[in-house]
Amino acid sequence: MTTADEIAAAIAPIAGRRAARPRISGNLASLIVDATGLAPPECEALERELTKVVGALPGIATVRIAFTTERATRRLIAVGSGKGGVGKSTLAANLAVALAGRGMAVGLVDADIYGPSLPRLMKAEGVRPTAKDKQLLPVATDLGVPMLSMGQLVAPGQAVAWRGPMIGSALGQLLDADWGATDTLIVDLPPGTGDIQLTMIQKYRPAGAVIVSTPQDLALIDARRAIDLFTKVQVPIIGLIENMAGYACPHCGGISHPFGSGGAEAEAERLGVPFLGRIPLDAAIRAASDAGDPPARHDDEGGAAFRAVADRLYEWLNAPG
Ligand SMILES: Nc1ncnc2c1ncn2[C@@H]1O[C@H](COP(=O)(O)OP(=O)(O)OP(=O)(O)O)[C@@H](O)[C@H]1O
Repeated sequence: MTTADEIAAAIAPIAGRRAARPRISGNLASLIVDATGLAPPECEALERELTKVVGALPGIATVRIAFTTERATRRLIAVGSGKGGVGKSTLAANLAVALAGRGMAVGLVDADIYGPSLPRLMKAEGVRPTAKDKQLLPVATDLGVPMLSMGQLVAPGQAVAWRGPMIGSALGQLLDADWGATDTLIVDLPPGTGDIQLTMIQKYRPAGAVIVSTPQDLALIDARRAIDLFTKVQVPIIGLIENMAGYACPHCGGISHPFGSGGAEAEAERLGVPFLGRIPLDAAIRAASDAGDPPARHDDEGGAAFRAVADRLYEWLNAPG
């Protein structure tokens, strides 16, 4: 009969410190092996070799091997909105850039199948991600934020006809990519509050959600729906951001309020969710965004507004407990 110590000695040259102490039950030997960092083919080779070596020991008829991996605890922060065009992608990109500017290891996932716009916002248009052992490698950007977008996986417009399971598996590829040291992923969700959003949120549970709205009533009704969607599945609402607030006329400097004023802050108070701040409606924000130059990097009013909102998110992410 072989003892557990003898099995441990036999596998030490193969598995090293990866193997826990073996267990024997009758003629069954059970091994637990840490596969962290091993690619699937390396894992298979290790399994074959361990089975051969241990199976050849006296009195062992069956070898059972369980692989474990130390899963990185990566937080997902969802950026959602009740309706399209309110600046959700703009916020997602700028929040990620501002958090990276504060030293966080943050990545960006564009799950917006209807209009993936993050590649343009992050100057990564037309760059296709590569894969290693069937795992996607995020695209590096000049902004210190690696990213992956549905728009990098499929031709424009193609994914719109997808059904839930296809979307789920595509999103899984983005989220389970080789994110390396990235510990926080900002996820730009599709606009709206339909089944797709619900499935995504349930399957890849975010640590918290940021909701973007314009100050106008209609957008706020939709924002309320978005908040309900997250609350229904107990995802904490980090807060509401008002985008496209007061418009500063580039000619006379006067402030006007094309989408109303203060609506989101009042709504946040009514709903009992934090108000994270407002971003002005500013032609310079649109121009910089279109040029793949996130305004959060700029030392102007728009940049300061994005950084102030990102600071609130930073506080939430780094709050003790
Ligand atoms: N504060 C702002 N000032 C000026 N333009 C803005 C501002 N926020 C966003 N925009 C512009 O509005 C347009 C829509 O923004 P964005 O793509 O971020 O919206 P969205 O909510 O993600 O839309 P969708 O999800 O429907 O694609 C873009 O052209 C963007 O540059």
